[in-house]
Amino acid sequence: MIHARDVTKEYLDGDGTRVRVLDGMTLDVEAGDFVAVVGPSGSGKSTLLHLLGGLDVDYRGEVKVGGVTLGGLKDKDLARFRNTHVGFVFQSFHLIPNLSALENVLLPSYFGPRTPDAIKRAEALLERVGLGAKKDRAPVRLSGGERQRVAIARALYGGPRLLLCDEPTGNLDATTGDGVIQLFRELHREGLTVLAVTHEERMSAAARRVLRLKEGKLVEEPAPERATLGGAP
Ligand SMILES: Nc1ncnc2c1ncn2[C@@H]1O[C@H](COP(=O)(O)OP(=O)(O)OP(=O)(O)O)[C@@H](O)[C@H]1O
Repeated sequence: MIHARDVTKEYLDGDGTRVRVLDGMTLDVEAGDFVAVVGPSGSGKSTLLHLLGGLDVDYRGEVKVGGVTLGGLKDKDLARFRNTHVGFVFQSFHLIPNLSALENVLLPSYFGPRTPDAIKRAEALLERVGLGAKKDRAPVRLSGGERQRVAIARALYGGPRLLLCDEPTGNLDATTGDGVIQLFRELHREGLTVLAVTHEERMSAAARRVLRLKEGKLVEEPAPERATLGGAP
């Protein structure tokens, strides 16, 4: 599903110095896997997600996601890739406040082909995440966990096989966060590939693999240590 080879990403900081965030990084993720990426603040986790999601193609090396090589794609092709191959889930949900849950899930249809059964599809996704009865509510009338479920339903709208998540439980209390983690586990069991950047041990304990971003490279965390956290399926 994901094959990244020898990826190097640098930013220019304010005084024109190059800061290398990813340094010859390699990553292979099988289709249907559930992977957590951990690492201290500033280690490059969001940068990595942007590269994998085709939001940033300014790097050296090769990134291939779902069979698509992202480097060198034109903006239009990158947009098509994002609409069809990946769903994004963010810490702060990124819902539009004055739209209902249903309208938020339907948002991607405004940027792509809108099929006649778009509403039915959005309703089914809201049912899937346990919010069928609350589809007409505005985000302000939903709890944090419910907002994140709406965001997950929206991320699934285009039928992606890969979910890229940036601290998806970072704004949720432990109980609500556990419910969202459970939803990710179910989606993974249903065949979706999930890659989540996280600071939360509960989230990484739920993943099948944990990779640590260290000095610009990804290092596999040994499984036995994680087994003691009690979660990996
Ligand atoms: N657009 C940019 N221009 C310059 N430097 C940047 C830019 N974006 C990120 N950086 C720098 O790159 C490094 C990695 O940032 P990134 O956001 O990927 O880290 P992170 O691991 O996701 O951090 P956090 O856990 O705090 O979200 C940081 O030092 C950051 O300051």
